[in-house]
Amino acid sequence: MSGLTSTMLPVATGRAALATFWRALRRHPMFGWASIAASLAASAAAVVVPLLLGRLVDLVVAGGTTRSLLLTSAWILGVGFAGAVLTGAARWLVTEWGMRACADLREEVLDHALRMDSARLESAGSGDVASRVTDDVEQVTDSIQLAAGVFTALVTVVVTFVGFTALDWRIAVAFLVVFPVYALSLRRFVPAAKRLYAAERQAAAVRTQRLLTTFGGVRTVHAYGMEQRQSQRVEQASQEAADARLRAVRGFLWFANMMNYAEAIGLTAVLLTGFLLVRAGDSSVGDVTAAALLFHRLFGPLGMLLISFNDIQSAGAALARLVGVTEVDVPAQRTAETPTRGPAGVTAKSVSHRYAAGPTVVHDVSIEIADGESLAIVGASGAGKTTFAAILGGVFPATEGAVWLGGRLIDDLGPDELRRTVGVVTQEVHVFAGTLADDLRLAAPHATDEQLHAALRLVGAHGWVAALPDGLATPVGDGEHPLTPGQAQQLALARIVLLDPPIVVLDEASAEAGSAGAQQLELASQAVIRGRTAIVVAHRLTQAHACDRVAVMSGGRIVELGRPDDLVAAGGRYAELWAAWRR
Ligand SMILES: Nc1ncnc2c1ncn2[C@@H]1O[C@H](COP(=O)(O)OP(=O)(O)OP(=O)(O)O)[C@@H](O)[C@H]1O
Repeated sequence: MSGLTSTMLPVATGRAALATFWRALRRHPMFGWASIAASLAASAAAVVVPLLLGRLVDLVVAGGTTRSLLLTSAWILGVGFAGAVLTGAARWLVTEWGMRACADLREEVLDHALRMDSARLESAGSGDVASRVTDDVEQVTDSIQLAAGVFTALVTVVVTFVGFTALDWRIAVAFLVVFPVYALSLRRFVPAAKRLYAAERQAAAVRTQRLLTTFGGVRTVHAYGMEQRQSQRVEQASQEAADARLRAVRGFLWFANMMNYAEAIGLTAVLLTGFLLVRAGDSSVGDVTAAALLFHRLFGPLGMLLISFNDIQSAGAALARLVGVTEVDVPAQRTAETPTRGPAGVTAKSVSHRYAAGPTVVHDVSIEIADGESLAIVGASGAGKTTFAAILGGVFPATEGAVWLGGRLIDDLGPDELRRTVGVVTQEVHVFAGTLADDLRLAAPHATDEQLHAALRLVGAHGWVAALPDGLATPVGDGEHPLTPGQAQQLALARIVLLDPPIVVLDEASAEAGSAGAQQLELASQAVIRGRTAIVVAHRLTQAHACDRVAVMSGGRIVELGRPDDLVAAGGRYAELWAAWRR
């Protein structure tokens, strides 16, 4: 577990998490003020009803007139009804207030996660990120209803205490005996609960992480017969998550028990004091009845406040994990529009790369690719082609060296500008859930259907798209109309056409399909490359041969570089590959 947690995303401190949530709440001041006003009015009504009931008791004891009894009863009914309506309104307003703040926070976190450096995301593990933007968001959102209850309960407790004091300060003092019991229980419970809930959420995140890595790598798991080992690992993580949950539940049950003791002690103290006051003639039976009813009324909100500590702690842990995502540095969002076209050469100087603590896989590579030139990268598996191409495409930064795109240092380009400057098709193309048109419009949200058709035509996909049941409106992605890997590649290429960047990096865009499909894809990539600066990781040498220059990589270095025909004539490594290919 320690190995997994060491690279996980940060978790915000309680203070930072609260400050962030408070900022989100303050963005909705109207809801804030309306919530406070409605809660105050509802709590006042809740206090007035027991006071009126006490008055009714005194009237009965004193043998009041029928008219006065009926009038008081009517007041009780009226205030009770108004209190119910106001309580409903207060709950609704506070929930709405919290939900809006929560939605803002969720958007902020998602936006942050999406802008996060892909290397950072990768090292954190997709499970950690996924559990934060799903489980944790859900937990915080679910707790809003509860937090709304807590807020109204808090107001009720304060207003009721004022009512108590107005009734008889001696009964109010008697009521105070509950607080030492509450305080002692909370002092023991709060720090323990914080630890227990944080451990519970962490264990759940590790379990999600293990499940995701197992399913994500299911082919590898089958290939190496690792099913049993993986299932043991998942089982172990599940057991740890269940144990952590049980420890948290046990801690809570102890606390709930303490609350019951406090209630019993408090009610006994109020009734005993009331009895002594009535016997001494210092108070009326009605006042003591009102005090006992108030106290009884108070138990609901007070118990809710204290018992909610349990869920609030748990939601607090989730909130801290959410806010933690926003603490990771991400490139600032660029708003200024910058022209996409301009001189679009690519320069790499002394680029070296290693993954985490692994060996160096790209060694001190320098190259200049002219504006509009196409460069193919070829070489044996593991030579570093994908890594070098990804660095040129800005997918992740090199550990050493520098890359310029169109004369500008890649680190100086914001994410939007980077994506407008260079389009990358990696080996793992993804079909997003939605219609085919939605999938294409990810690259160009305002593209017309005609533009989408033109892009599909350019990459040779118009035929099969026209044959789909609903054409562009056909739902694709998980569980929808299935696409072959070759069709998914074509969609990725069409997205590049729509994005229309001056530089493209295509990593084995033609390697996914069978030979007829591969030829089709090769034509598609050639169409995409035309008129742009292109870096193509090519396994099919015909694709490499169609480029202006070829770089042969071996052991993380460029060992040959030149025009394809010149390299063939030189009789080196590329010539051997070319001869073998043509055989
Ligand atoms: N995410 C990663 N984490 C750790 N090591 C990696 C990662 N990706 C690649 N490597 C390693 O870096 C080296 C270069 O890999 P790379 O994929 O760049 O080579 P390649 O020439 O593109 O190979 P192929 O043609 O098989 O894709 C290999 O030893 C590979 O195992």
